[in-house]
Amino acid sequence: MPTIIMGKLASKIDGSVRSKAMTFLQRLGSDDTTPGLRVEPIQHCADPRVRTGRVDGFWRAVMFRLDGEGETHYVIHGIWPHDEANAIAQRVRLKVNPINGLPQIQEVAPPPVAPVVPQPTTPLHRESMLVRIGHRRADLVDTLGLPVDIADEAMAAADEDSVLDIAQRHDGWIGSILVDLAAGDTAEAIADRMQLENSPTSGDADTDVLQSLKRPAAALQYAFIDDQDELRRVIEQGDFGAWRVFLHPEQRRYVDRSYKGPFRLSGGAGTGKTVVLVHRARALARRDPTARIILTTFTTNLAEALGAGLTQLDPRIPQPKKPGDAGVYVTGVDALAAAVLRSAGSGLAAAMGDVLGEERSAPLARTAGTRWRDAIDATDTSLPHELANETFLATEYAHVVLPGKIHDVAGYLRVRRPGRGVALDRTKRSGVWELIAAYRAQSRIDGSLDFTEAAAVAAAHLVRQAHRPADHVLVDEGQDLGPTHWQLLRALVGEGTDDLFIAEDSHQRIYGARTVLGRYGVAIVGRSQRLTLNYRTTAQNLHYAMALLDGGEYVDSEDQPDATGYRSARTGPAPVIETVGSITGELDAIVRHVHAWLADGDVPDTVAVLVPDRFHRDRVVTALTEHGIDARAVDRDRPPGGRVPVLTMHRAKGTEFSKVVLSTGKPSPAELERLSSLNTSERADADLRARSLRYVAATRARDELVVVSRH
Ligand SMILES: Nc1ncnc2c1ncn2[C@@H]1O[C@H](COP(=O)(O)OP(=O)(O)OP(=O)(O)O)[C@@H](O)[C@H]1O
Repeated sequence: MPTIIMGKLASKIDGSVRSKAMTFLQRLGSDDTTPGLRVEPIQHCADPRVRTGRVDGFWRAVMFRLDGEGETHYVIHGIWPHDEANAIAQRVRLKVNPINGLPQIQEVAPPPVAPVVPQPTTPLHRESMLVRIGHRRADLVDTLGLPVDIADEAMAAADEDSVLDIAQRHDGWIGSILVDLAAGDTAEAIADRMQLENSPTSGDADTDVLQSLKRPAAALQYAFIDDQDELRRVIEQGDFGAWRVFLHPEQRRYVDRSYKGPFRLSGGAGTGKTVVLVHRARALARRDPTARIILTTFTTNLAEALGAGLTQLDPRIPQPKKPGDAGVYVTGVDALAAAVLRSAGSGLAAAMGDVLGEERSAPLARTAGTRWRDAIDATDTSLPHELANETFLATEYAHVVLPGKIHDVAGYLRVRRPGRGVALDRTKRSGVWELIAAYRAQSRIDGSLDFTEAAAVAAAHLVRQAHRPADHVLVDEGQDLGPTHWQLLRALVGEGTDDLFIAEDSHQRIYGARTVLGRYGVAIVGRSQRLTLNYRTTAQNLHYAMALLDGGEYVDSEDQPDATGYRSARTGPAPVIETVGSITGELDAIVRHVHAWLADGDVPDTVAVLVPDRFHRDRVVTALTEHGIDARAVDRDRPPGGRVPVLTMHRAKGTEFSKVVLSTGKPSPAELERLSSLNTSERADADLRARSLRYVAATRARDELVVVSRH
């Protein structure tokens, strides 16, 4: 049976021909001699391997037939109307690039139907962007293997945007190399990242081409299709499903490689961290179908999206409903703690004793969110306001008391408090403990555990067991997890190969305080890498979003300053920034932009409005509805189909839309009061989180971003 190798261009089939293309390719994959497929060579063609096939009376597929490794392969180049297909088939040639060993399609004559290529207006001299940063034409041609015409065009481009424009016209490794060049990388760094082969000895025989199609960088453009289901998914998803099929060699490396202990993958928003995690979960499950894999993240919403992504990628991978079963258990980290507590039944007394020094009667119930406030109100404390507040106490409890398993004031007086920013003398420590004791006393009454306690107790329970319920744990949004979450994750899986794989972006920390993993038993040392290519956001939107982070000091979970530099493969219009004087002005601007996009034909659910809080959200929904726009507030549920979603910036984490209006609003008086009560280091951290929140929100827009802010 022939093997189908799908080219990225071919996966972008016109919607009207998808189902026929599917039938054609299915039949081709079963038997290429089936009458009616009319798989035929073409006369006077540049490549004797080229074939056309009949999709229907109008459409033809253009393919290359390769015979090697004991079977026939068809590389699907694309599907075009009959005459166009014949013309393309005559002039294309599939060869191995002699410099980098990658597959390359050459055209022997200029394509009559290709997009118009703007001729470089800048002659090759000092004004060329690539010349300015020290590149020579020889680097592009002889080191990286770029075709001469493309290298010349790139060398003549005046600035980064012009190089990116050229990159956008080329799928696969050529586009990827151009993006890296535009970002200022050296040819050597690019060759290394793309895993280019320096001294390929291969020729252009069928087996050589097949080998080249299997090289890591070829996966940017070509996918070997395993079976009919895979074929259907590639065709149905078209370009939107590209992430599932065409991985960057850098991404592929993190999917397949084994690590001798916890591994951390960082990268800015949209660099494909989640994509890597989902692929890696599948790869681990395929490697060992009995493996118990946990894929987790901060919230239930994000976990649902991960589960849906895994189903989309491969519906055959089992997704069990509880930890400990074979397959990939996908869940939010607090739900994971609850699942561990549930599985323990009545056997939690010892674990609660370890963590709290006491038992709770209802460990599956969660403590009310107002309890710190109640404990402060009920205690006649002499502590200054900057210590006797919910933010300080909850953080102190989650970062010092619980992970340290402190049971009493004597323990608290002795404990080290690394990274807490505020020094506490003996009197202050006693005062803080008094409030913690009041908090615990109130929880004793209803018997509940709060979320951080639940994770700590679940971890302590697992540590007491002889067996670990997981073989691999994969974590997304690692920057938002707290110390007891890490204790739990560490306790779920024994130390060893591929135990923990963590994706994180310190610039997107929007929930708790910063956590240094090494303090909670997760030793990354030396196993940490960064993704640098943004797939989601245009370069223009990315510049805007990154500028929001300027001046903030971001430190990653290994306590190292985090880099911000990364690049985008796409270009688009500059973000529109509008400043208004009132909430009415804000609502008007939002309605105007959304209205204009919809009038232009944008699909409602690809256009979103992001706002600071629920109050704003509901006002925006009302304003849009009053103007005849079908909008819907998104809370715990998924963004609705067919309506404009309105989300808080927090809820927008992990989502993406084509066009976004971001309304930054103004902090409420209550929020301003809360911030003013914080100590200096906590206020600085709150400022970092506020910037991060805007960064998260601004990076949700794939194509266009409008920012509406208040004076
Ligand atoms: N190899 C790829 N080919 C095409 N698209 C890709 C590829 N990798 C990622 N993408 C797309 O880029 C976008 C961002 O990917 P993803 O959500 O994995 O990034 P992320 O780093 O987790 O982002 P964030 O931190 O903002 O949540 C998605 O639309 C994804 O489909």
